[in-house]
Amino acid sequence: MERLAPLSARDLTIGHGTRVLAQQINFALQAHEIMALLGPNGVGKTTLMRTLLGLTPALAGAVYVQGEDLSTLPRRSVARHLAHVPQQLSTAFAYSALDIVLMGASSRLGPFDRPGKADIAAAETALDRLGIMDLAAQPVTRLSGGQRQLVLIARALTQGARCILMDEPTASLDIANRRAVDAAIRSLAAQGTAVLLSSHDPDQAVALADHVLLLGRDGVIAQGATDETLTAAALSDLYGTQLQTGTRPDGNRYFY
Ligand SMILES: Nc1ncnc2c1ncn2[C@@H]1O[C@H](COP(=O)(O)OP(=O)(O)OP(=O)(O)O)[C@@H](O)[C@H]1O
Repeated sequence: MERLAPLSARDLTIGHGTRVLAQQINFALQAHEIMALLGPNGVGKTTLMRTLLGLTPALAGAVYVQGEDLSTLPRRSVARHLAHVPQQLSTAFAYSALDIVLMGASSRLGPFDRPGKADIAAAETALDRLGIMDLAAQPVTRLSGGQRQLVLIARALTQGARCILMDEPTASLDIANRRAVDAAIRSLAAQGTAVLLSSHDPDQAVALADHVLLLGRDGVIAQGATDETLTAAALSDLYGTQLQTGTRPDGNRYFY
């Protein structure tokens, strides 16, 4: 059952070359679930995401995508299952925002196919959902960091993958855009997408995530249901600073 999850890891070791960052990572992310990955700077959150995407080699263990071993899957097939929102959009070319978002549709197209009307409509829907339709024709090289981030999220929405991995998706966004992205994440999960996001904001994890995975300097220090796992004690241990928790008027906990 676990292996048929949109994304799972079994005894995974992550790192670079001979440098191990974390070992024995095990989880299964199911459809409709949101899992937040938290940990101090430099512990390996991005490395874990890249390993789960097959962009950085696993040092040991395995990643399964819908029950299939990631290392045996062709790249195109990975792109049909997993969408990636990296921390930054790196392109030297002045593609329009719509062009970048349309690249999300390319995982469904053959090598010589051009995007059709339905693909353009899907891209426009994604831009609209994130409130950035007015950026469609803008060259991405002229957009702000936050605007580029929204374009990357729209690209991932257009991909229509069953699982989306987002590396600090709201880090550079203002409060209104952050809300728009949080709402898009919730509605993706409600529609069945499995979401893994990394965040430096425990309050965001409380508000969004069903599960959390806490990655510390010596690997995974805790994981499980957010309510039980994301405690002031666990976060104090994780970040090496004393944190406390309170309750917001909406009932959600927050940390300070
Ligand atoms: N391509 C690479 N080759 C070698 N080491 C790398 C490479 N990429 C990252 N590292 C190192 O691996 C460690 C983990 O980096 P990573 O970016 O995964 O951390 P992170 O938890 O995402 O950090 P942050 O919260 O600051 O974004 C760091 O020490 C980093 O310098």
